[in-house]
Amino acid sequence: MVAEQINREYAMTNETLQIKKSFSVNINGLITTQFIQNGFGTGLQNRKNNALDKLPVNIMTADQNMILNPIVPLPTQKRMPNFDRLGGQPFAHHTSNPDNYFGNDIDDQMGNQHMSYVQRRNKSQFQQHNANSRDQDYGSSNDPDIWEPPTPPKYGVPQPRGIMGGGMGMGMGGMPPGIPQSNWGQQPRRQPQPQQRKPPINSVTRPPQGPQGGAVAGVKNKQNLLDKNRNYTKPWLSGAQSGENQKDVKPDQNSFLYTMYPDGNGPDSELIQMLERDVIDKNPQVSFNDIAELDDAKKILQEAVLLPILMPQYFKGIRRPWKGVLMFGPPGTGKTMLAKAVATQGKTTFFNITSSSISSKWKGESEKLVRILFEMARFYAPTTIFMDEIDAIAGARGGNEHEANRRVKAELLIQMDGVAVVSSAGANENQAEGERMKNVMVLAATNRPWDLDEAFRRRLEKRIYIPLPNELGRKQLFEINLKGIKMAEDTNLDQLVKKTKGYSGADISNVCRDAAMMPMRKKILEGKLSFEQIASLKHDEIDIPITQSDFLDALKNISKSVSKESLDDYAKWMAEFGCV
Ligand SMILES: Nc1ncnc2c1ncn2[C@@H]1O[C@H](COP(=O)(O)OP(=O)(O)OP(=O)(O)O)[C@@H](O)[C@H]1O
Repeated sequence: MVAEQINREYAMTNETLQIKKSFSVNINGLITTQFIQNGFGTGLQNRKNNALDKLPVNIMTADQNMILNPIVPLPTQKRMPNFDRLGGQPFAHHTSNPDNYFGNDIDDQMGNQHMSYVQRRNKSQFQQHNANSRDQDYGSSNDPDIWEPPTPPKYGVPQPRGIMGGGMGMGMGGMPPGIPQSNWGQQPRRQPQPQQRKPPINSVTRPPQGPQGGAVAGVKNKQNLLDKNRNYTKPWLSGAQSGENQKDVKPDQNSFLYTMYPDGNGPDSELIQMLERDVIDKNPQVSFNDIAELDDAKKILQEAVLLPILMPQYFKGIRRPWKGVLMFGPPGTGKTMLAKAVATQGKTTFFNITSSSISSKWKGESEKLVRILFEMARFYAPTTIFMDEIDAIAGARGGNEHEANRRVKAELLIQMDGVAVVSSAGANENQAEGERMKNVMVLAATNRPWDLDEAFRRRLEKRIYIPLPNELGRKQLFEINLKGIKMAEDTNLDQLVKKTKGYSGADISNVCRDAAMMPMRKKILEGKLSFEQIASLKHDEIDIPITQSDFLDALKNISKSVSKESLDDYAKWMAEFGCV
């Protein structure tokens, strides 16, 4: 029955092609006739005879194959894009493979010859376009669908500072003490080819690699690398915090990069450098006293995040630390400040992660980046990992989502699970200090909690609402913002507090800033002084006390930024998913 249908379809196709031939001979006649006359058709004819008998339904129209001459057999290997998904052989081609659209080289001794000039040009342009965009996005040797795992150090056993835990991929056991347990030991599915990859902007060009992949560069290169890459002072690397002379301290000795790669150079050094540069803040310097009100949130964070860092022996078993804490609420209410205050008070290293820091130019490497990031967090432990706007990283997973995004999320979920395991594993009195060193806490913030993927919501076990400031909070916000600012006697903060109902902390900061500029603005508006003259005024001349009318003017300029409707949405979400 099926065979009959195939035969019928084949006959019909042949007939159509015969008709087309009468047209196509005029266009392609020269090439095809010559081609067959030269005997090139013979093998192909055999191939037709052999292949078509065995062939599954794989007959394509002339347009799809771009073959206009019916004498020439239909290319058995050319398939419509995604054909393989329908039950053919395993799908091996990326959908952007031009062969799927333009025919592969069927074997290219004939494929291209049967294309018109326009078809050949299109194929070539398409290939070029694909190559260019792939290079732009991933570097010339990277396939976005094939992730490189972190590359193990090539310099023997690193000397980690207090790393005991490992990535989840390896579990907890099996590695000698002192070696970071992680996915780093896994066999890479694809070896990185650093020589072919384009270095990202601002990155350091690697020195020539030795036969084992190790850098040939010596101490001099190491210093150059440092100089080029860290052209600004990092207090936490230079020992400024401990009051040591900056010049006497070699920053490389303490960093994760130089622990993994003693000369600062290795397959993942660019990723690590980027993380050290853009993500780590060892000295956030925000105190809880700088934050107005939010007493409930402060208490919860102290209990959920700070105490497990300070007394890990207590937080074990059923009292294990929370896997993560989510702060949600309107924008500008102090979520980031709270996270920084936690890090400051707990004397932890602060990792500030946004969706852009684990995507953008590192497209194609984000999954590995996440893994390295958590390795670094353990290295610099105790660490607070703060994921700002987590909805952008961990939004609900959908059918249309890119494979790369799904993998990043999966890796994040695995790592978040690992954090809780490492933090709570086997703590006892004697291990207290070691446990403290290992502690990594995950804090997240969002303005759109309803967009969060359920799996992330589950792992962010504490979910705290950070609301707009109430009267007391607004008064404290004015006081904090106006610290050290000269105020006229007529200023009435209570009136301002009433007038700023519905304003966020960030809105109130803006009001104070605007009011503080009013005296200078007035001078400009008076028109008596030019900009140059104003710029040359002494500080005392322009540092005029702010009056109540300055504040009222500022309030006219700055409206509240949060809508009533969104407040209702937060309240609803809190009622449904809140957990304090
Ligand atoms: N409770 C607060 N106490 C003191 N300052 C605050 C407070 N809330 C907001 N601010 C002010 O608003 C600014 C923004 O705060 P922050 O970045 O912490 O808000 P956020 O909630 O993280 O905002 P977003 O959700 O948009 O990231 C701060 O720099 C600070 O000036």
